[in-house]
Amino acid sequence: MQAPPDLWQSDKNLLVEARNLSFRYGHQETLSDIQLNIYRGDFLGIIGPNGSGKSTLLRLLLGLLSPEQGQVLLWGEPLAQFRQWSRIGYVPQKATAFNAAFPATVREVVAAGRLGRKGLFGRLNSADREIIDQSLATVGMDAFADRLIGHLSGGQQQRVFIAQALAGEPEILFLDEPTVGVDAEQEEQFYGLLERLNSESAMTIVIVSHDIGAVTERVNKLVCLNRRLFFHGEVSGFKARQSEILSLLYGHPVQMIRHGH
Ligand SMILES: Nc1ncnc2c1ncn2[C@@H]1O[C@H](COP(=O)(O)OP(=O)(O)OP(=O)(O)O)[C@@H](O)[C@H]1O
Repeated sequence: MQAPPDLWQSDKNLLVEARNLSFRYGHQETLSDIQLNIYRGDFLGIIGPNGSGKSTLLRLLLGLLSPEQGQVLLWGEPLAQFRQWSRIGYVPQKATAFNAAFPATVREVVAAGRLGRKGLFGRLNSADREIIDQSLATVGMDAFADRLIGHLSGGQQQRVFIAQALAGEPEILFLDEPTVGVDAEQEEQFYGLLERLNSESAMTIVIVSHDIGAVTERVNKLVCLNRRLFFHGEVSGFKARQSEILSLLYGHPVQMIRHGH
C-alpha cells in the first residue's frame, strides 16, 4: 500500500534523526536516550546549562563521535553509510581563535569551505569564486576579503566562518555557540542573518546557545537538553510551559531576561 502523500512528504523532509542516542566520555553518562528529528526548514535552537551535552549532541549528529547506544540517520541513511557531507555546514565552538599573524586572508578561509565540496583534487573555477564572493557578501564581509583573518574582531571572524560554511552551499547549517564574545549589536545582526538564510534561502539551521532569551525569540523549534531531553518541539509549545520547563532543566526557577534591543 502506498503511503499517503503528506506522510511521504514529511519523511522526505526529515534531514536528521537521532534514535535513542546515549553517550558517555568516562563513567558518567553524558547523554541519555535522545530522540530528535530535524526537518527541512527548521530553525532549531538547542539550549541547556553548561556541561549539559549540547556540543556532544552536535558532534554525535555529525558523526564526530560515535554513540554508545542508538543511531543517527542523515537524509534517512545510517550515518556510517552517509557520504554527502557537503549537504552539511558546521561552525564549531570557538572557531574564532586566530592569532593576528595567521597567514590566510578572509577570502582564502572562505575558499576552503568551497574546496571541501570539490573533493581532494578539485580546482576552483569562476563559478566557485562567484559563490565565495556571494557568501562573503551575504555575511557583510565582502569589503574585508583581502584582509588577514587574524586582524579581524571576534564577531567579524565569526561571520567569516559562517561564510566559509555557506560557500559549501549546505542544506543544513549547525552552529555551536556562535555569539560568544560578540557584542549585542553584532548579535542582533547575526540573528537577522540566520533568519534571512532560513526564510529566504530555505536553509535549515541548528544553533546551540546559552542565551535562552535571544534564541527563543528567533527560532521556530527548540530542544531543551540537560543530559536528556526536557523539551523538543515548537517554540509556541515551549512558551506555554516555559517556567516549568526551565525549572526542570536548570534544577531551579529561571527568570528570563529580555535584552532591550
Ligand atoms: N573530550 C571530553 N572528555 C571528557 N569529558 C568531556 C569531553 N568533552 C566534554 N566532556 C564533558 O561532557 C559533558 C558535556 O559537555 P558538552 O561540551 O557537550 O556540554 P555543553 O552543554 O556543550 O557545555 P557548554 O555549554 O559549557 O559548552 C561535560 O560534563 C563535559 O565536561
